[in-house]
Amino acid sequence: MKMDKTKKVNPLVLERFRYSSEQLIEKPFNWKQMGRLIEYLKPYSKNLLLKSIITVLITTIVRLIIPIMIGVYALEKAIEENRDFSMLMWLVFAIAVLYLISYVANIYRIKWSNELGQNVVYDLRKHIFTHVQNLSHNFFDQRSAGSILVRIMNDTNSLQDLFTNGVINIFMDILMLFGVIIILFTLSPQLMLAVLIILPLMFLISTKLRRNIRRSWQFMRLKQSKLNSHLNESIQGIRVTQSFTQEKENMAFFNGVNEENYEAWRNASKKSAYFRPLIELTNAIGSAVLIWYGAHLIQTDSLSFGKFVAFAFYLGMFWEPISRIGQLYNQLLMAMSSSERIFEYLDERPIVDEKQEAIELHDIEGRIEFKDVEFSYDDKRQALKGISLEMKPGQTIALVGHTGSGKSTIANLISRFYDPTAGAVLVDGHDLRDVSLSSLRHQISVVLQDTFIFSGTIMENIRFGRPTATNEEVIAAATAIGANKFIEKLPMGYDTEVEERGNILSVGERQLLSFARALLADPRIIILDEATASIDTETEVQIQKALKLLLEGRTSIIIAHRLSTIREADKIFVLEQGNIIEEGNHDELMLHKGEYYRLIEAQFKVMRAI
Ligand SMILES: Nc1ncnc2c1ncn2[C@@H]1O[C@H](COP(=O)(O)OP(=O)(O)OP(=O)(O)O)[C@@H](O)[C@H]1O
Repeated sequence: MKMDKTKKVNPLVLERFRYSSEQLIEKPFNWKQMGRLIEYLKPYSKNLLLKSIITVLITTIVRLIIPIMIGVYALEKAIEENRDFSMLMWLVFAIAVLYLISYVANIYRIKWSNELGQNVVYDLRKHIFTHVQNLSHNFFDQRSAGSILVRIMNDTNSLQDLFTNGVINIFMDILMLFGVIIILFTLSPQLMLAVLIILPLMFLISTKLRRNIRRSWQFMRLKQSKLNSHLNESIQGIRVTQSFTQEKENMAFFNGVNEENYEAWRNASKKSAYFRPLIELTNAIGSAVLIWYGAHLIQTDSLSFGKFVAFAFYLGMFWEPISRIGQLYNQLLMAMSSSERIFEYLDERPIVDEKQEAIELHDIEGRIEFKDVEFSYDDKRQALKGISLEMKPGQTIALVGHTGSGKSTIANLISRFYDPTAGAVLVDGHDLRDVSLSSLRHQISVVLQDTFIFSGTIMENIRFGRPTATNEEVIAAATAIGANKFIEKLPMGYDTEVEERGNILSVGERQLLSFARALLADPRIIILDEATASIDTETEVQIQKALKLLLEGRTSIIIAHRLSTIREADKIFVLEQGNIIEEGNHDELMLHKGEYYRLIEAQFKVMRAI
């Protein structure tokens, strides 16, 4: 197959894409971590785990007994020594029954151990998701959604094999290995020592070569995740790619990543191809030693033929657990890195913590105060530098200022997504650090510029504001806001399915939807990041009307971009580099002819120019 080479891609193009694919590396064995993982087995210790271990014991014991019955009893005692055919028939019958028992036990072993693995991974995934969902905003500021996704899905998946096969098989293998060694030495110590010659070779293959192969597959998976990330980003950003006519560059990069993936796959499969033949070769050497030396021992009457047959059976059973224990060891090292990453998330604590006896806020008035509030996201740059302000119940407050001046930060502190580094934020006189988070957030609705639309129907998306609302209440809220007009025109009305990013809805429609959502929640405080995108005049009028209704009687904090909204605000705070530099209503501030005056003048100039 002829393929484009990565070299052809312009290096600048390659630089454009950086994917932080997490390395699937191995970590040294760690008992503490293993202990934490084993905790997840505890709920199943009396049921699935116990049942799996019992089936493992049954299959192992049966497998250990059968060769003795064939070699020592059937061949040696019944045929060679006594020529007793009725004894032989009984033995054949007993062996058949034992095989049947082992067959049934094996079916249940596979069924129960699979169920065990699935259950443990289900619990683990649920645990991480619940935990991550309650973490504070700073956690999400520092990580991409993709990397969080990888931990919840891939890292838990990579533990699944350990819990499904590893844990159960280790019982079987250790038991089998000890049983087989004892039996082999009892049957013929000389023959046992002779065949042990191939043990080092076997060991080498099952650890070193296997590890090498597995690393190649890991590398391939890493390339595959890079390919996935690129595909994902390409599709998400397709509009930007097309509008900047970057399809060719994008394609070139894709070819590069695709080829890397192909090469990694070729390398891994080439190495894998050596594995089985090598194992077979080692087995063949073992068999040659067994037959050559075994025959010698039989000739010299040091070993009976029956025992020789039993020995051959057991020898087959000797390599199997050794090879599997080597594999499990590798699997454990892999699990160490996955579990380390999982536990790193699970050990993360929310920085905004709730006090044990947190006050429940009910029916608040909606008075908000900032007392000498300082705040920094990263302990390096101050986002707010000693802010003091008061918002009275029912007032509409506009926050204006240049980009990066701290407007969204003020909004974030009111919802207590972060705690101030100094000073205090109070709602109805309560320091937010003393109140329960859920009772506070029940009183607040945040309407963001870019409304997030969840996959589901329009009805479900509005109901997100208050999950207990009836269909009638949802429709009433949408009607009050004026969103019903566009909803009713949709093919299935309120039952129309919308996708994650709400692509079938226009910017204005999405805003109306988010207003309806907020109205349904009926909060005392509204935080609104006004959309900057310009929309047609008719929708604009509609939105202004909806906004008036939404803000009425509530304390409203608007990160305002539209002159009309700013004008109607009861109070305006002008921010600059984390400080409030002016406050008052529109007329007062215009008279003052300060920064606010200049901001408004600048906006007028832009509007006139348009
Ligand atoms: N999550 C974050 N981590 C680190 N720094 C942040 C974070 N969010 C904002 N900042 C920084 O804090 C400062 C204030 O940002 P903020 O988002 O409050 O500004 P803003 O006035 O709302 O700006 P805009 O109008 O552009 O939204 C800026 O310097 C910004 O770079």
